Amino acid sequence: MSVHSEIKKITTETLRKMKFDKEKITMLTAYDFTTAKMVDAGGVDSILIGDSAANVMAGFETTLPITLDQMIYHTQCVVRGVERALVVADLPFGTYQSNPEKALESAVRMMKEGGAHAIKIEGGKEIEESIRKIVNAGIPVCGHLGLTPQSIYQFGTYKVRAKEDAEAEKLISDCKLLEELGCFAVVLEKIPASLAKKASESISIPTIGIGAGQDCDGQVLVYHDMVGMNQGFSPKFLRRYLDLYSEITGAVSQYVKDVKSADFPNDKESY
Ligand SMILES: Nc1nc(=O)c2c([nH]1)NC[C@@H]1CN(c3ccc(C(=O)N[C@@H](CCC(=O)O)C(=O)O)cc3)CN21
Ligand SMILES: CC(C)C(=O)C(=O)O
Ligand SMILES: [Mg+2]
Repeated sequence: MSVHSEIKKITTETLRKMKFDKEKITMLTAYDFTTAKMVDAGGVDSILIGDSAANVMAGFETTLPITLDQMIYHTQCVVRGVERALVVADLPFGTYQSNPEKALESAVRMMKEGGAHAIKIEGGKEIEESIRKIVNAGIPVCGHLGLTPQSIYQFGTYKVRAKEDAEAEKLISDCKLLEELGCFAVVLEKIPASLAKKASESISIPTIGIGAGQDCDGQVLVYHDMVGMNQGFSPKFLRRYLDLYSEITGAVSQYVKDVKSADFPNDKESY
């Protein structure tokens, strides 16, 4: 990329300024080169290589099985397709919890081998030392609070989190802690809109919501969900912008018909 490039790249500072200027931040996931190119061309501010790749790429029930090597591979593919957006990669389950040295090692691998611009990890107080170590190494960290899917076996359900006072208070204090630790943003997943509003007003780093109402500083969705490729998944927070499942299965069945009937290829499509 030349220094004279026309494209203005988004940085963590850009996101901070957007919150200050009350300009909403947009984030979508991508896991591959071709999708990342389209999502970047569509103008999102940030692209997340989510560990939701475990679900939508690999077909697992939860995000737990995906490995750091697999997340690094997805990140490498995405980075090659992105010119403008800030590229954030999830550290997967088991690569940062409990051991700050291991957390730093995982984050360094994601930056160095994956080519991410920043990493995201789930949790607050419990992973304080891991966050401190990663931030101190010069790596931008995005927090993730509320419904943290890597803890699904502790939660037992994907229902809204922090409806009760104790969990709501912990979420606000975790938000403040993440800001103090130097995180550049925090994802808030499936919590009451009123709590997300309070959290967003309590900190100066941007909040990026999914199922957390309109008062977050930004929004994130899983690409496959918002383009309607993930047919069975219809949580209340999801808005579908396309029905690609029908479009693609329709195109495939038309192709099957055309080949079976010897309509494809025709003379113009032959040499
Ligand atoms: N494709 C996909 N989209 C996502 O948004 C996503 C992932 N995968 N994987 C990681 C996490 C998990 N998330 C989830 C997972 C399940 C629900 C869900 O099923 N919610 C339902 C029912 C919850 C219940 O009552 O048990 C809902 O109606 O909101 C929501 C978010 C968000 N993330
Ligand atoms: C849903 C978003 C925030 C995420 O963490 C993921 O896609 O893995
Ligand atoms: Mg994730």
